[in-house]
Amino acid sequence: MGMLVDGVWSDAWYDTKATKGHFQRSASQFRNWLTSDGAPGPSGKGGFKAEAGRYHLYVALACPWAHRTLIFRRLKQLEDLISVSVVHPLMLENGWTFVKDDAATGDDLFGSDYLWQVYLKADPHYSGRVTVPVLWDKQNETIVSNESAEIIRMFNSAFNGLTGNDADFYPEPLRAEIDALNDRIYDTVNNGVYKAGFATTQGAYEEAIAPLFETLDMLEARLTGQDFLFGQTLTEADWRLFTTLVRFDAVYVGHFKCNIRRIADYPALSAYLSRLYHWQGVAETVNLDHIKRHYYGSHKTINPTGIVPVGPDLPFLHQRSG
Ligand SMILES: N[C@@H](CCC(=O)N[C@@H](CS)C(=O)NCC(=O)O)C(=O)O
Repeated sequence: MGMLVDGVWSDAWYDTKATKGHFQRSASQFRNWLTSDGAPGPSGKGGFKAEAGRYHLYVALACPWAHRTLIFRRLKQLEDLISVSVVHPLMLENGWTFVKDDAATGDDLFGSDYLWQVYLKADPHYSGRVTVPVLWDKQNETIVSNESAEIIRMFNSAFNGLTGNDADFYPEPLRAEIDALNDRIYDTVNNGVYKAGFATTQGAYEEAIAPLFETLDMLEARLTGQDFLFGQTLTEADWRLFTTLVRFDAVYVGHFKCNIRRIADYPALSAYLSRLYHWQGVAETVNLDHIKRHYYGSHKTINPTGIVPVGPDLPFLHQRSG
């Protein structure tokens, strides 16, 4: 774990001293948008037109944020248009690396050793965290975006003209409600598990746990009697929640101490998780081996031995929910 400071890599764990034990996620810095015609999007510069073969995704199969982008790449049939490199699951003193391993591909574009080298190609003076996912533009040799919430919105529509796939996971009439629900789920669940897991004081940990389980309880009630967060309409809000739920019992319950209840203890959330996991093409984007090895093996301040638990047996792997 480390970060770049003015283009120089330095190995440093998250500094929680200044924030009294609270983990604070820093904002992503590359915020351009890929659009159907190359027009500028809501932020950043224009010039990133959706074209087959032009863009490359760097992901970790362990990472819930990168996982969103892989799901959208699959659901929107972008696999032949956007190539992918997968980092090694262990993120230690060099950050994400391109050591090749089972399902870790190496850097197919540049043969780099470390992900920070890719960041430096885009900005030799970059200062900040070196995170996945990264959407790379092979033509301009730069990073289009390293913000997963925005990459999935680009994938949702920018390539429709090329693929003919017009499935819409961010439908206009629901946008305000999707945004509002996303905000709560992001703060208390997606990022909530990290706030609990990376807290370095009892108080900061407990502050994250209460709202996390309040939201899970709310979601359990909401999903009782309906298939998706917005009734019968499958939206990006479901996929954003899914990538946290699919990791929850395997890593967040134990490693991040989010153990008031497991997802397996919530009947509606369990059925929902199973429904999404068995959605066509989605199970292939889930790699529980990388997920478990990453969390238990990379965070030495939390799990110094790096031992990866063998269990649990996860019901959604076996049960298919209607
Ligand atoms: N806001 C970013 C967050 C991405 C993120 O934090 N990814 C983690 C992996 S799960 C990462 O690469 N962390 C490396 C670090 O913080 O040094 C997004 O959603 O795209």
